[in-house]
Amino acid sequence: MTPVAVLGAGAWGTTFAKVLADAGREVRLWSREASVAAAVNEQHRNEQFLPGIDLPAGITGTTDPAAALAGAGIVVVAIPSQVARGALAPLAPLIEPDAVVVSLMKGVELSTDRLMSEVVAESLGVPEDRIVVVSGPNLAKEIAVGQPTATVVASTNEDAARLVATACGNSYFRPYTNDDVVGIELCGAVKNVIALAVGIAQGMGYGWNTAATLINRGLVEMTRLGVALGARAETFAGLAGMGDLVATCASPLSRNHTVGSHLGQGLSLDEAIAATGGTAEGVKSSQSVLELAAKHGVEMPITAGVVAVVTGAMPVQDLGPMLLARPQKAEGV
Ligand SMILES: NC(=O)c1ccc[n+]([C@@H]2O[C@H](COP(=O)([O-])OP(=O)(O)OC[C@H]3O[C@@H](n4cnc5c(N)ncnc54)[C@H](O)[C@@H]3O)[C@@H](O)[C@H]2O)c1
Ligand SMILES: O=P(O)(O)OC[C@H](O)CO
Repeated sequence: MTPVAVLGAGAWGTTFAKVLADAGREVRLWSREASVAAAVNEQHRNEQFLPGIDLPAGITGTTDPAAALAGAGIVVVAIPSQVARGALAPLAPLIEPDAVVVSLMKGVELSTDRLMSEVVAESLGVPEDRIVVVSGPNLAKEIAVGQPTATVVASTNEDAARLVATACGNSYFRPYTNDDVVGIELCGAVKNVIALAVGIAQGMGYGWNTAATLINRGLVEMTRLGVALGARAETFAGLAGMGDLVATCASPLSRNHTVGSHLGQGLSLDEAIAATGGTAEGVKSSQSVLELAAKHGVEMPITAGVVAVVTGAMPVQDLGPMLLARPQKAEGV
């Protein structure tokens, strides 16, 4: 078995490295922070991004991308979506010619509206049939302590999806394969936007009826966008869609939910992001999701409301009244 390279040693990159190591793989974890790489090697810890977790000895930290990527048959990318293109492009010559590249990222690139599989393919020069995406109800802090969960491993190439599913499946992490890459990626990106909306509502003091309404109508709008982009409607009812909506919209561990909650309590966006820490992808991806929707003539009122709030175009108190003032209609996609 070849080693696996994980690019990005944040909360999820480090946790996924642990998942792979616990599945029996040798893992090289590339970090841009020398202190993180040293701590992984010397203390088997990453206190900066994943505090309190002991990492398996099978994970080696490095700041040298060539050392991470040499001989790696699987390359996993866990870098925030908006900086992924710039971070990956210089690494293109270092990727092994037959390596499968896995995106763990849940966002849509601003200004291009590209999905992360497209960003990875373009920046690394890797063809679509060697790209895999992983998305599901996967809160890093729960998985890092071995709590059971499932995920979806998606690729247009079934062999590539199986390769990655075999590499990461272990006693607490169960992968299901899928060939609907666009659908799985949209699930991951849009659920973060809906989690912001639910966080806002809960920060304002609203209860579970409001949350359930936003989660369900969020599912409707993410499905509507997905179908317009060629995804299958049933994908959105699966683990990466409904499953991850539940995890992200209900758990205080979600950074997107937490940022929303701070906004609902009256913090400014900068204050909310600073108080949360880590990467809340929905803040920026809400804008690219809305642009994608506009290009395809798809109505996404919750996303539009979140964009209005995070761009400062609408006070947070107006989000609920705006959504409820919309004309009545029949239920359905
Ligand atoms: N944390 C989770 O529970 C979780 C679960 C599933 C998916 N994701 C997704 O995984 C991705 C990464 O999230 P995370 O939780 O690991 O974020 P994080 O904020 O914990 O860590 C981000 C990592 O990216 C690195 N980074 C930032 N800018 C960089 C740059 N320009 N070049 C190279 N490296 C850079 C940081 O050093 C850090 O290692 C996001 O798209 C997120 O939506 C996160
Ligand atoms: O912390 P969040 O909001 O980025 O969510 C983490 C994962 O995506 C949940 O599946």
